[in-house]
Amino acid sequence: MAYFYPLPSSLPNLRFLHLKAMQDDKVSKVRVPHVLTVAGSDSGAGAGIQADLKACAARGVYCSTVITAVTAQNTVGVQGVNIVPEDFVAEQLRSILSDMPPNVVKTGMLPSTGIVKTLCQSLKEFPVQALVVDPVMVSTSGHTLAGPSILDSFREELLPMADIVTPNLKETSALLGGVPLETISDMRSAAKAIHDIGPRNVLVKGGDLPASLDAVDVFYDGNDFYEFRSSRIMTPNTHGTGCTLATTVAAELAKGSQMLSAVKVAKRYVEAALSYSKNIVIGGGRQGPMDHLLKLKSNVQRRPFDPCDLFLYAVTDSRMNKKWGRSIVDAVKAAIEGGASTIQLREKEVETSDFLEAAKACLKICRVHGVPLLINDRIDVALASDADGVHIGQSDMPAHFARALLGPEKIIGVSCKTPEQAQQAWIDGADYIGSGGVYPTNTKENNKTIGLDGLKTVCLSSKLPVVAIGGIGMSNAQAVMELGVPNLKGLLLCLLCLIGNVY
Ligand SMILES: Cc1ncc(COP(=O)(O)OP(=O)(O)O)c(N)n1
Ligand SMILES: Cc1nc(C(=O)O)sc1CCOP(=O)(O)O
Ligand SMILES: [Mg+2]
Repeated sequence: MAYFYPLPSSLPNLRFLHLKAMQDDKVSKVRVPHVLTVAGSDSGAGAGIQADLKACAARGVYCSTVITAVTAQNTVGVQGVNIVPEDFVAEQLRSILSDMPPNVVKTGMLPSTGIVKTLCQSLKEFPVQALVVDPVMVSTSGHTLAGPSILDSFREELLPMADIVTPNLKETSALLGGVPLETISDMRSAAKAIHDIGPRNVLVKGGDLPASLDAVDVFYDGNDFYEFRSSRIMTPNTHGTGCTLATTVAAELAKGSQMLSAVKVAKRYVEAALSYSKNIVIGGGRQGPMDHLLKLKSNVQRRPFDPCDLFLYAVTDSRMNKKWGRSIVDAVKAAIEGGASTIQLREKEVETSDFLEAAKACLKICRVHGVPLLINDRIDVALASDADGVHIGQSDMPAHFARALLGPEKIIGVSCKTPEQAQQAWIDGADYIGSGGVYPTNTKENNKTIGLDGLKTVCLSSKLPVVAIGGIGMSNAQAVMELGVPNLKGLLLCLLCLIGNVY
């Protein structure tokens, strides 16, 4: 069984590196990522300005608002729309843009051509880092929120300024003069045609695609297409998903993410919120709102995946557990005392029922200390124990199936030795990569050593955070961290093996 030395004595270099990284990060003022939403108010608070405020709050981003219309609506539908006069929209824009410049502007309901023109004028005067356009036209209950007269100003003025536009199928069809959209291939052609109008990126949302079982969105960046698939969550509480998706993309961009990762994170957040709110009951109508602030619920105890958790990643080892006569639980306690920031249970030889019991016991300890607990290989054990996620290799279950089974909130790590594997891990919805063996190891048979060069190549080929693995100990930890690639976030230590092999 695994035995972990407390870190201060056994791994002083790692402590030093950690402290140094914290000092380097020290800043005297905190920059607050800020999204300005230019949209309509929804009295039912499922969509519009109210959804945008909640989505930004949930994502940790400041949100200011310019209100373009006040709607009377609820879970039954839209009872009335009152458009804010164009010059007062201009005044709200000036108030915000001149004094508290946002990183990103996101647009929702823009109910008149005059308002679209006013907005474009303001953005020329006060440029922002990114513009996210959700071309809202019709409410899900079928009420027109911006009529066809708006289309020319969208095409001629707003879309050419946009960094991303996120139409649903009806909006996509309207923007392209009524083309029918029935297949994913139609969505790809439409994304390309909208891209030709001028926005840098297009996300065509396929939630309404009739024949498909999964929800598929098509993303096009002018060069490549990406398909985002998610299983359909059966719930009437879908009001506001479009606003929330676009606002979350804006929030992630405001935090500094690249466009593709922002879209990916936004999709996962909406999926998680939908899944948490599938059974809530608000109102008597057909379509209820979703619960954006799911993270505040008491039953959601795990904090979201933070790449910094990879810093000191400790793995248990079943052979060593046997040799040292200590339980997995004791090993995990010692690892946490020693400073481990993630624990992986890698128990290749225990019975399933023993593995599950150990996972449940370790999870209690990990939760108390706020340390994520991951299960190696065994998605069944991760699900049954409600662990925080899994680590899977190239010969384990493919990561996209693991994601489908575990849902959007769990952590998934994938072992990658090549840029191609790293690319696939990203597409499949992984949260991090384990890359190695950096050095030769005795812990895994027939394992190819990729060296520091191989590790660097994998890191540079991916947007995902990476933890280095394989033969890492006191003597070489510093050399690995000094590779100097920003997404190399930590080291994996199989400490007992090091005791046997190195110390
Ligand atoms: C963080 C991390 N990286 C890589 C591995 C190895 O996983 P895999 O390739 O599936 O090999 P096994 O560990 O299952 O033998 C890992 N466990 N953790
Ligand atoms: C489990 C495992 N996977 C590897 C990979 O290269 O994917 S290396 C490895 C062994 C890690 O243990 P140690 O730190 O004792 O070498
Ligand atoms: Mg495995």
